[in-house]
Amino acid sequence: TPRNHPGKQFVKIVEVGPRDGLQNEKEIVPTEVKVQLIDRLSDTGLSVIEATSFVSSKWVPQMADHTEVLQGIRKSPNVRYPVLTPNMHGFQNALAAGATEVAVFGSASETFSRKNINCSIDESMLRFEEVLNAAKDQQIPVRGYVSCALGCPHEGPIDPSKVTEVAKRLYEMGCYEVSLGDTVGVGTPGSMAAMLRSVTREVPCRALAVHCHDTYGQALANILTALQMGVCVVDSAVAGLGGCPYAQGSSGNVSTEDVLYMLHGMGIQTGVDLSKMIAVGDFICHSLNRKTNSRVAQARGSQL
Ligand SMILES: CC(C)(COP(=O)([O-])OP(=O)([O-])OC[C@H]1O[C@@H](n2cnc3c(N)ncnc32)[C@H](O)[C@@H]1OP(=O)([O-])[O-])[C@@H](O)C(=O)NCCC(=O)NCCSC(=O)C[C@@](C)(O)CC(=O)[O-]
Repeated sequence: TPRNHPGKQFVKIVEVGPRDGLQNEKEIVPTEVKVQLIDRLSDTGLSVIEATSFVSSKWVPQMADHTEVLQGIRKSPNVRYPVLTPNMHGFQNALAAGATEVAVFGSASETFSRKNINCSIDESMLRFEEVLNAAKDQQIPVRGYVSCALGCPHEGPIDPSKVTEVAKRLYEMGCYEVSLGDTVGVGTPGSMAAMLRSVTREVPCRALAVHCHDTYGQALANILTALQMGVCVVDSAVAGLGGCPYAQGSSGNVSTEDVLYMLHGMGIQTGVDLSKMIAVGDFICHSLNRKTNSRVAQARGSQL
């Protein structure tokens, strides 16, 4: 955060590629590839890498190897490795696997909440409260997500007041940071600004992150808008991997390479090495036999 870097503008990148990026891959990605991806990401200067999720393997088969992944990675002392936990069942499994940080994920859309975690928003808050209480006892930091912050694949536009209500509940429950997710990537700088104006009336800006998908090509513009409004934590995925299994049509997360290029070009520090990140993107794209979604990686590749 800026407090740790006096006099310099600093943005924290939360790398979500190994979780949000891979969870939607149709072919099961070998555990060894996931472990290598995280280990390589650990050498780029990142301070947070979301490693996996402790969800039901019936719902998200790609994350069934969560324990093996978390136990297989080389844990760098400079990196935190949060994992998703939708309920106490997931939290206990995560703890047993050695997790030291978790994230709960709620939604600003009632329909999406039911389709994603099989319960209403109110029910989800009760489950999260249990997780947060247990986490507090164990001194485990908890991050919170609000999905559908700029629109829902089922309900369309979402009122900023609903996003604010859910974000506030998560923050007051004890989430140290609340990540506002444009799950389907439909937002624009206009809707991002309107949503943030509302949320920041209730939750301090320093406790907010933005989590943009790039379906409509608006992600960088939306992130820039959030930065200009004081947000200093950005979620992104190497090579722009991703898409939510319960949000049809949603494309990948904004690519970490493109976010780094923009931030560094603005003189903002991230602590992350862009060239190393591009190399990690090459590794995972080669392993998955797919083209990168990062425009920066494409441009750099074409110069070779
Ligand atoms: C939440 C549940 C588990 C509820 O699923 P459910 O079926 O309602 O759960 P249940 O409590 O009724 O239990 C049914 C069975 O699941 C088991 N179970 C219960 N909990 C767990 C658990 N944690 N891990 C493993 N197993 C679990 C439980 O033990 C039981 O097993 P059985 O007795 O039938 O053998 C399910 O809906 C689920 O796993 N959903 C996951 C959805 C998901 O991972 N979505 C993607 C992540 S969210 C996202 O991508 C958005 C985000 C965060 O990136 C932000 C953005 O982009 O905007």
